[in-house]
Amino acid sequence: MSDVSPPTPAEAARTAVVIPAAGRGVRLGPGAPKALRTLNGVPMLIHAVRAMAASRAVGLVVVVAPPDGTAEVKSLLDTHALPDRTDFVVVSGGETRQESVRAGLDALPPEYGIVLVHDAARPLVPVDTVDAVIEAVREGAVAVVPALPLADTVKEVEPAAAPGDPEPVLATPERARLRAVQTPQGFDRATLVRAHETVTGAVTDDAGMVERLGEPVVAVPGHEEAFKVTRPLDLVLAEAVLARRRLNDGF
Ligand SMILES: Nc1ccn([C@@H]2O[C@H](COP(=O)(O)OP(=O)(O)OP(=O)(O)O)[C@@H](O)[C@H]2O)c(=O)n1
Ligand SMILES: C[C@](O)(CO)[C@H](O)COP(=O)(O)O
Repeated sequence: MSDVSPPTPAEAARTAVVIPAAGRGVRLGPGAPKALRTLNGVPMLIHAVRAMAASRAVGLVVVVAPPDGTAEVKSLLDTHALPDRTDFVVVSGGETRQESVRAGLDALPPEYGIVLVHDAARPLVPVDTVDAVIEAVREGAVAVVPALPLADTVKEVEPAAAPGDPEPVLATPERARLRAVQTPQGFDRATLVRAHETVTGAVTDDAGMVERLGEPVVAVPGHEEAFKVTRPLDLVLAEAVLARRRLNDGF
């Protein structure tokens, strides 16, 4: 993974996307792996792949599949309509999101200087958000996150020893300075690879790993429809968003 030579200027502007899709979706409840569950009859992963391939800047999408699901994912990509200009690769994922992203990075050919990492679990992100992240990296940022202000007040607590026990509140961070961070997160490829090679311990997003290197991360406006399908109610919201899009598109 460390054998990435400096990109030419043309390569530096080429964009690949890694889509970690190897999670089980435990919080969603029993069923198929989350990325393979359907929204409006189409697997969540295909929605996510289409959302990324909708950007004309994206030349390659690397899908990181559940280890027991790579054949199924390849067949899904073969049987659903996707843009011709984009190449697709499927690799097998790991135990954690970090391991899965790393597997995706390992599969990238050398000619891509910009890498996005996008959760399969965020199937409805609009292309304008994808393009805004790519544009910010093209303009020189080493790491970019789409982010939204919070609607709720956030408390820092002492986590309960047993579920349901009261949790002492330790602090109330100033809400105006907080953001909920989404994907796709965009990176200078060499910086993201270095982060994945050197940062140890659990970090919940890729930009957090780049922060640990001491490199700057910037936030651009995210989008409400880029929400993460995590719990059953999120499926209801996702179906409603798709129904509204169908209505707006007139079919
Ligand atoms: N070992 C893992 C774990 C997660 N992911 C991916 O990382 C994204 C964000 O993870 P999350 O929403 O937490 O998905 P799950 O891990 O599937 O959810 P849960 O924690 O409820 O099991 C998802 O697209 C998921 O498929 C992955 O590729 N490999
Ligand atoms: C990467 C992420 O989607 C940014 O909000 C989030 O951190 C993933 O968290 P998860 O617990 O793995 O779903």
